[in-house]
Amino acid sequence: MVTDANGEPGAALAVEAVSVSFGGVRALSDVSFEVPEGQICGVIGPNGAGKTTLFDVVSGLRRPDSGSVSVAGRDVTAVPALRRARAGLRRTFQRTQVFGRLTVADNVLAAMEWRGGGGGLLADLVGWPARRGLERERRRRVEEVLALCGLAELRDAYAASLPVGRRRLVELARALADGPSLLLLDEPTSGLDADQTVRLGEVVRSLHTTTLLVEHDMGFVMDVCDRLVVLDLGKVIAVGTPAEIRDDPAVRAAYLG
Ligand SMILES: Nc1ncnc2c1ncn2[C@@H]1O[C@H](COP(=O)(O)OP(=O)(O)OP(=O)(O)O)[C@@H](O)[C@H]1O
Repeated sequence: MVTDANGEPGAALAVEAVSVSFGGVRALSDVSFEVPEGQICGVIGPNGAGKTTLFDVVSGLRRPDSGSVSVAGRDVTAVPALRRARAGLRRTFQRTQVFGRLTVADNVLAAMEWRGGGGGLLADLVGWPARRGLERERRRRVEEVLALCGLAELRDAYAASLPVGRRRLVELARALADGPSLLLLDEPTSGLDADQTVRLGEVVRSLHTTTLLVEHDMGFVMDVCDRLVVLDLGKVIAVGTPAEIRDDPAVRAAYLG
């Protein structure tokens, strides 16, 4: 649990005064917001508002020109993407990235970091009890994640044989395998039909994991998110609950032009 100086739940993610320019284009301008632990925060805005750039900054794919990103109170601005992943940050992509030739269960297993059990190759060969215990624990976690994502019955299906909605759930299951502290979902409903979108929303809500998501589907965003950050031309023009954002005149103006 992340706590602040008063022992209250603190921000699992804090973005502070982040700016990014591409030549003359200010993609992000002094962007600040926080996501409290366990909340789902949606980033919305018209095309070109800076959503992807913000996602890249939070996941560590892009260093901001100025400003900072903190995860669980730790400044990670200079920490590269791979090490942020080790610190518990997981990202899914607009185009699903699963291993088509692996089963659903093996996709999740492959996403788990192998922490070893000591003993190297010899231990692998003779199957030391500690090593077998770790393996059992990993298999148990795979089944837990599959159940969470409604994929238990598809555990032995090859990922390539699944429709896009299921593949997206497999990608989510992969992101959850190691119990992430912060989940980043990039357009999670892209390619899904209405039923699949509802199902995905239910799964995301049931996780109780701090989540930042970029999404164009307003119905999904309004149903699933606890709070929203609205970007327009690289600036935060509103932050609030879905109900507050729906009634915000600046947001209406940005969307309606
Ligand atoms: N690599 C780049 N080089 C130059 N300009 C860029 C680059 N990436 C983004 N931009 C510009 O920065 C601004 C923000 O782009 P970004 O892709 O972050 O917006 P977005 O909100 O994700 O848009 P969309 O909803 O269309 O995906 C845009 O004006 C875009 O043209």
